Amino acid sequence: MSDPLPGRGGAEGPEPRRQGPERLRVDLGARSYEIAIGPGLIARAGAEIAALPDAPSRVAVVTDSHLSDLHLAALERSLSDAGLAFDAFVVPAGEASKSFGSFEKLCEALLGAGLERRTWLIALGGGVVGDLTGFAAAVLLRGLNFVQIPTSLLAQVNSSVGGKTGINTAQGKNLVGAFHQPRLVLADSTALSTLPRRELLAGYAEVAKYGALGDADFFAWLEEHGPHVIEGDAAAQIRAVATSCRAKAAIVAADEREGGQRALLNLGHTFGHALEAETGYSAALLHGEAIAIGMVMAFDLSVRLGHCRPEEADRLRRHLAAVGLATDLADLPQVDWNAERLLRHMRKDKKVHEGRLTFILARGLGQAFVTRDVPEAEVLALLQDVIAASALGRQAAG
Ligand SMILES: NC(=O)c1ccc[n+]([C@@H]2O[C@H](COP(=O)([O-])OP(=O)(O)OC[C@H]3O[C@@H](n4cnc5c(N)ncnc54)[C@H](O)[C@@H]3O)[C@@H](O)[C@H]2O)c1
Ligand SMILES: O=C(O)C(=O)C[C@@H](O)[C@H](O)[C@H](O)COP(=O)(O)O
Ligand SMILES: [Zn+2]
Repeated sequence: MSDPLPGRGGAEGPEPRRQGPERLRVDLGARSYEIAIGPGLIARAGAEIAALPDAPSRVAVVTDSHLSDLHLAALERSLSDAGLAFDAFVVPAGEASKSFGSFEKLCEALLGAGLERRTWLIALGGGVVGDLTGFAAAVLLRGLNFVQIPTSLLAQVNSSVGGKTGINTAQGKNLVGAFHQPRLVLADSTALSTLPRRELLAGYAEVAKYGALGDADFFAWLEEHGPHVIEGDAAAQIRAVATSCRAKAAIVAADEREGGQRALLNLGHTFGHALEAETGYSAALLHGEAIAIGMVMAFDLSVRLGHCRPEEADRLRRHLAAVGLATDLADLPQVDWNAERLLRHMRKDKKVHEGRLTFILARGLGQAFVTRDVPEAEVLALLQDVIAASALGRQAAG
């Protein structure tokens, strides 16, 4: 990842005067691309796409049933204004659309509409639409260009960048997919104004992740300004999105296919994906909500293994709770948690290596590391203790 383009501000120092969107670059050689962050980008998307060197004359927009009522019309207007022909495809909102069934329907619909190799796909939506559309782009006609227009906080700070695409299976989360980079990412900050608060909070968990895994100064900034991000302060949101994207782009540029350090971005995910599997990828537990709890578990495990001071884990838990995120299983609607079952889900994780689980642990806030040196008995003990504590918490609450 290069420095911000000349004249654009970073996360540090005084706020830059904003003349246009903040522009970052993901440096991946011939597959490099730009991330633009700022207001009004959906309304300018047509012009942004048309300005790319090998711009298409036709695009297919994929969105979900919430976004189709909120932001699709503005995108369609901008495509028309830029002279781009388009079709639109709407999938049901929610994690269930990251499934074989939805993927098949989407591919059939796209092919049925006369997709060609020169057609670009556009993902307008959250991480679900982005992951699903990106995967379709990776495999349809053996590979199409696609553009990410992320509309949830989670998608703007994370899923739209880095090229991980895919769907869930009965065996686990994101188990079928491909690395396929977008050609452009347009993160329109005004879109966040229609995002429900619960979704904003879930996305915030992935913002805090960047501080927790590698940037203690950003974490400290979030402790002060996180509430502004949640309350909808546009400047705070843009800064949080830009800092997150810069961190992710740097990691992806160094290790695109997760041979090593990219796994840091999985902080909280070994636990979190197991929690999502156990709740059936349903609205009972959103991805970001699972990751908030998963990060706390990863820090608690780090403390138990002697890597991290308890004060650091407490600080993470306090901050997530302060913005309104659940940090413990006891905070969730009742689920019949079972430690062995959670461990079985974790054994399906893509990071499993020669039968050993991989964890992202931490020496403190901003100091995460990747390790396979974690006895399963310790993980099981942690899960059993967390589940017992959540049962006690529930009893005490009556
Ligand atoms: N590819 C990656 O690197 C990566 C990274 C993180 C997460 N993910 C995946 O992303 C998914 C979660 O993404 P998500 O949290 O965006 O979920 P999502 O796509 O389901 O979006 C959340 C909800 O918010 C709605 N929504 C989105 N933008 C809106 C807006 N501007 N206004 C009103 N409503 C809006 C959606 O319709 C949906 O109901 C998970 O499947 C997760 O595994 C992928
Ligand atoms: O981009 C990455 O790399 C990440 O790990 C980002 C995660 O936040 C994201 O949830 C990702 O989809 C998880 O990937 P997986 O390989 O664990 O399925
Ligand atoms: Zn994630």
